Amino acid sequence: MSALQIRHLAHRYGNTAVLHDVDLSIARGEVHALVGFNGAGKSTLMRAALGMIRPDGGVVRIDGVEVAHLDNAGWGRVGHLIDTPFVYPELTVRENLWAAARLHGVPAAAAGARADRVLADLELGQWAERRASTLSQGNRQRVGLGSALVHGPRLLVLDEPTSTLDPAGVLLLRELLLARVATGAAALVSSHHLDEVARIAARVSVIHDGTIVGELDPHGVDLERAFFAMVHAADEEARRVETLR
Ligand SMILES: Nc1ncnc2c1ncn2[C@@H]1O[C@H](COP(=O)(O)OP(=O)(O)OP(=O)(O)O)[C@@H](O)[C@H]1O
Repeated sequence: MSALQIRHLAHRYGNTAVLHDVDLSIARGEVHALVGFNGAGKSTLMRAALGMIRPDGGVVRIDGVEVAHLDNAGWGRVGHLIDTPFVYPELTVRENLWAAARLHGVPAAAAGARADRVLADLELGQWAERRASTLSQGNRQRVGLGSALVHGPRLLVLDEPTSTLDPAGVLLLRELLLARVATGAAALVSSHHLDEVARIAARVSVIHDGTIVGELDPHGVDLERAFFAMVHAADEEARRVETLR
């Protein structure tokens, strides 16, 4: 059974269709990357996968359970970061991580140790007692990632997690993700950085105009060229179908 299974997902914003018949399976023990241009539909797909928006069609299952029916324990096994990292501005970094652990069901007796572990893992120690509102953007992103990881989730959904990280942060996140999936967790990660994706992902799905148009080989020689060839072929096919109408 997949950690995350998406079948025939469709969504419109008003009159604009942004996801068309999307199928995606995220297996345990691997990072699955989602790449595509700005506006391709990555965040919308992830929001629908996490039940943040109700799609117009299709079904999403986490550990075999439809998201609408997932209970607190089920959500406690999920960690996510979508768009701006969620932090409580008035709380310190350590308090934010502690709160995230508690909100994901970690018992009070264990939450402090979990927060400390994440402070070390993401090299946030020197900022531990700083209010989150005073952090730089990249460190806020680290706190958001820490909040997604602190409870030891079995499924991670991360939307452009490296967008504001410095190279040291990118490296730390890569190591953390690979360590997590080595324990059998699953991760869906969107990115614009094909070279970064190639280092962590076992599978790379390409989304274009709201459709999954294919998979790239992360070990392939020229990922960028393969990416552009794939989206170009999808555009050509769309034009061909349009002229037949
Ligand atoms: N709340 C909304 N209302 C209307 N349209 C929206 C809304 N959110 C997203 N869209 C549109 O849906 C399409 C897909 O957006 P989405 O944010 O999913 O793309 P993305 O692949 O995540 O892009 P990016 O790489 O820029 O983050 C875009 O055309 C976007 O303008």
